[in-house]
Amino acid sequence: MNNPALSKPAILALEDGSVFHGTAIGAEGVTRGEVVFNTAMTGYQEILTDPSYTRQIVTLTYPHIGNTGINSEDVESASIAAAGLVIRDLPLMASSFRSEQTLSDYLKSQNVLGIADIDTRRLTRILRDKGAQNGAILAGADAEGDDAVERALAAAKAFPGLKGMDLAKEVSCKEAYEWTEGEWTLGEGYADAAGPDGKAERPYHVVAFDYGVKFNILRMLAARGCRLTVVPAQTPAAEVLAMNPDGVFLANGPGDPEPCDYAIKAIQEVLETNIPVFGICLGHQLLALASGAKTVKMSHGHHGANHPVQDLDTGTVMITSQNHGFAADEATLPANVRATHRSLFDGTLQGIERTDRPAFSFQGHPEASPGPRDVAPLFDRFVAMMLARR
Ligand SMILES: NC(=O)CC[C@H](N)C(=O)O
Repeated sequence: MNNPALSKPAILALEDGSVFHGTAIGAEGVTRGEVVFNTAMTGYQEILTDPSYTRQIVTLTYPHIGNTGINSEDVESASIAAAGLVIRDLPLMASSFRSEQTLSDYLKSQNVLGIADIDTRRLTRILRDKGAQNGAILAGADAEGDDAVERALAAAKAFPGLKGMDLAKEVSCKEAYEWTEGEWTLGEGYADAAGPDGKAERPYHVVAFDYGVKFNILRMLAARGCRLTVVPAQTPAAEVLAMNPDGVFLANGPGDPEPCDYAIKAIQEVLETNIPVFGICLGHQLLALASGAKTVKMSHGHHGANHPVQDLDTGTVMITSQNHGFAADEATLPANVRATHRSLFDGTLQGIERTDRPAFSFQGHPEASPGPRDVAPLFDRFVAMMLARR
C-alpha cells in the first residue's frame, strides 16, 4: 500500500496458530471474535452494519473493498456491528456520487479495527478447511514490538467462541418503537380505505421481536402494508399479544440461538394463539427450537450472496443471501414441522413450516441487502397469511 496515511502495521492471528501481517486500515488497538469469510462481491456497508455479525471478524473474499466509499444510506443498523474487517486491498481512492467518507475513516470514526494487505485466499482456505476460527486483530502500536505475534495469538485464543453465547438480548433495542420507513402503495382491495391524500393506514400490525434486526427487513414489511412495532428481544409474549398483532415477526440476530430461552418461551406462547409467525435466520432457528427441534454449530457457516437454495415443494432453485454459523438440524424436526427449503451447497435445512400453526421461517435472507431478491416472495406469503385470518 502506497498511502502514507495507512502505513501502520496490523496482525491477524487465529486460534490454530496462523498469523498474517498486514496494514491497519481502521482504529488502533485489539479486537477479538470469530473469524468468518463472506463471498459477496458487493455490499461491504450492509455486511459491516448487519447486527448478526456481532463478535465476528469478517474477511471478504472479493479483493478490492472500499472502492465506492461510505454513504449514509446502505446501512442495516445504526453502526458497525462486526468486530473487525479483513481485506486484501483497500483502493487508494474511493469514488461514488453518494460517497461521504472513505472506508478507512468510517472504521476509525466507529473505533472498529481493520486489516488490509493480507492473503485473504490463504485465510479463506484455512477457515473453509478447519472451520470458523477464533481470532484477533492487533493494529497500530499494539502490533509493534518483538512480542506482538505472541500477544496476537494469546488474544485469539482468549476469545471463548460463539457457541453458547446469547448476543440477541445484547444488541436488541432497549425500548419498543414504531417503524415507518418503506414506501407503501395501496394494494388491490384497499382503495376504499384511502384518505383524502390517497393514502391509508397500513392494514397489518406486525410486532417484530428485535434480536438484531436488519433495517431492510423492516422496510420490506412496511412496503407490503405492515405497520411495525419493534420490541426488545426479552419482551414477554403477554405484552406482545396485548398489542393485538396481526402477525409476529422473529428477526435475524447474532450469536447462538440455543441459550435464548426467553425468546423460545415467548415464541411458544405466541404460537399457541394461532397468530401468523414468520422468522428469518436467527428467527428461523428460534422457531425451530420453540417447536422442539435442535440447532447445531456449523463448521464455517454460510456467508455470501450467491447460495443456491431449493424450494422442496416446487423444486425451484433460488439464489440467496446467507449469513449464519448455526443451523436447525433437519433430523430433529418433530412431526408437526415440515422442511420446506434446503441448501444445494451442503444439504442443510433452509426453511421450515409448522403443519399445525400458521408459522414458517427461512434460514437465508429474503431481504438480501446485500444480495439477490429471489426469496422476497416469502414476505408476501406472510402478508397473505395475515390477510387469510381477517
Ligand atoms: N443472520 C443471522 O440471523 C444469524 C443467526 C445466528 N447468529 C447464526 O450465526 O447462525
